[in-house]
Amino acid sequence: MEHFDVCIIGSGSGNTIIDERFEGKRVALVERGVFGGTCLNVGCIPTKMFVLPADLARSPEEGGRLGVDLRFEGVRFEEVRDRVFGRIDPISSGGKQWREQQPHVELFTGTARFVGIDSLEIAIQGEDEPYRISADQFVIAAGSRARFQDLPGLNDARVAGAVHTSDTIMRLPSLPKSMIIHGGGFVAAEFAHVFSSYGTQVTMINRSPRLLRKEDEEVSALFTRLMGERVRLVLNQDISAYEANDDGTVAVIAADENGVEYSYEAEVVLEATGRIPNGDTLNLSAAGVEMDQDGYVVVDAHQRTTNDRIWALGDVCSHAQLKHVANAEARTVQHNLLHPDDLASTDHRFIPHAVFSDPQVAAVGATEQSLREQGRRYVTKVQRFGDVAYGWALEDQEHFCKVIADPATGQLLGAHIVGPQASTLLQPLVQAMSFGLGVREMARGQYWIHPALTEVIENALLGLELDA
Ligand SMILES: Cc1cc2nc3c(=O)[nH]c(=O)nc-3n(C[C@H](O)[C@H](O)[C@H](O)COP(=O)(O)OP(=O)(O)OC[C@H]3O[C@@H](n4cnc5c(N)ncnc54)[C@H](O)[C@@H]3O)c2cc1C
Ligand SMILES: NC(=O)c1ccc[n+]([C@@H]2O[C@H](COP(=O)([O-])OP(=O)(O)OC[C@H]3O[C@@H](n4cnc5c(N)ncnc54)[C@H](O)[C@@H]3O)[C@@H](O)[C@H]2O)c1
Repeated sequence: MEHFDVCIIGSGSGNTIIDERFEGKRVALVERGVFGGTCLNVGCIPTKMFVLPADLARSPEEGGRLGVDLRFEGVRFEEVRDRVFGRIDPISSGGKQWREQQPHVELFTGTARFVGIDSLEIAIQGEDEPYRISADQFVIAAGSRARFQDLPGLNDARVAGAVHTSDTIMRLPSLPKSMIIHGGGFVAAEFAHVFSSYGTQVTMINRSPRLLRKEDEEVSALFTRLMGERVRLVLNQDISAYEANDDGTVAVIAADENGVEYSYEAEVVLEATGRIPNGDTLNLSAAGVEMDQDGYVVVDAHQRTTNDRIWALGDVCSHAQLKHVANAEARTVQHNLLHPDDLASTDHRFIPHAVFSDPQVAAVGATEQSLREQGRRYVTKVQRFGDVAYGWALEDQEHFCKVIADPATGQLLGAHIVGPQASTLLQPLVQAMSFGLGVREMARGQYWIHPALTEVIENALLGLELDA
């Protein structure tokens, strides 16, 4: 059995661990799919490259409000798709070639599973017999996969090519005339924006009454209303069966809370009901690695699993399922592999997220509803974009920033933004929370460029009514 110093399962964030400091070690990297993982190949990067053309496609609507006449003449979908993947695919294959030529790294293209506390079996593509390796230390960076519900007809419709996940929807041969999106979370919100802007008739079917329901309730309510003006929004219904039609389209049956059934048809369905961490595919019990009740690998603050020679990072262990979290955890694991006597921890206190839809949504920290549930005292200020100078230029009617603070300490507890540039506007608030900057000091201890949209943040902070 070949022995390594370190074995990393998964070439997404796991691949970032191997830098020049590992040149004196023998490193095995195992990847069963496309090199580079979710973010590069089917996640953050291509989706945002699809979102920007969608934002542009909506500019005639914006322009019209501001007195500029623009005409939308269509999106050249095949050209967008080929441009995006023409850029990304070579980065993936180049990254793979780079690793393959490194003398201290052995890249295995196959599927790993544990067979002991320090050994793996790798089913290598194209080979009959699995390969076995052992290592002093392992890193589980195996990510997550899109969920498929176990529903009648789903498999047949999937085989017929009518049901997709985020893995395949961006590589469709042409722009579909119609699409059903199942779910109301991040993936659903972003692709509803993309495809409806490109010209596809989108129907969103969501079992709960609001889209982005984990967001602050006012943000979620506004987002749901605005998205409902752009797509056919079916709320409080869930899909119970699929049927592939002879003409290649698909029919879905959805039922409401009273069991009344409705039927919807489209050229394609996008399943967007969450992602399952991949720990369940790794035979972790053989290695003494535990998972929690939701299927995430259990780790301590140092990213160490219940086997102290095995580390984990990213979607396989992190409920946040975000790339910046996976990257931070990869840095922790990297440090801990190199400095076993001086272990680092990952700071999970203030994890921001953004949904790149239209409107954009971005948030960090507590929601009002979570603070109410905790019975915690807080003050809040909702600052409308339309009430600052740049918001006048935008003729903004709807969007806002909500900040939530502890009235006694003046520390921010949460921030929620829905509107243009939300993902960028949020960052100073993340910084304030991370470094313990009080809202008064933050608002008045620096200049805010006038009349930039950041004045939304300044005014939100100034509007908080603190105890003293
Ligand atoms: C459509 C979409 C858009 C997203 N957009 C954003 C965004 O804008 N911002 C953001 O922060 N996050 C976004 N995310 C989430 C982000 O992509 C993930 O959180 C991140 O990529 C997880 O990284 P990871 O290293 O944990 O896993 P991955 O990058 O998924 O890497 C895991 C790798 O392990 C491999 N693997 C799994 N099992 C095995 C095995 N048994 N043997 C060998 N190899 C195996 C997989 O093939 C995969 O390549 C998005 C996700 C999706 C799906
Ligand atoms: N901009 C970003 O950062 C970004 C973008 C896309 C994806 N992601 C990551 O990928 C993850 C997966 O995205 P997602 O949108 O698939 O998941 P999600 O958890 O955001 O949303 C899942 C949706 O499916 C619904 N749902 C769950 N189970 C269901 C069931 N059994 N039947 C019907 N509906 C059900 C939920 O109510 C929710 O509306 C996200 O958690 C996020 O961390 C991030």
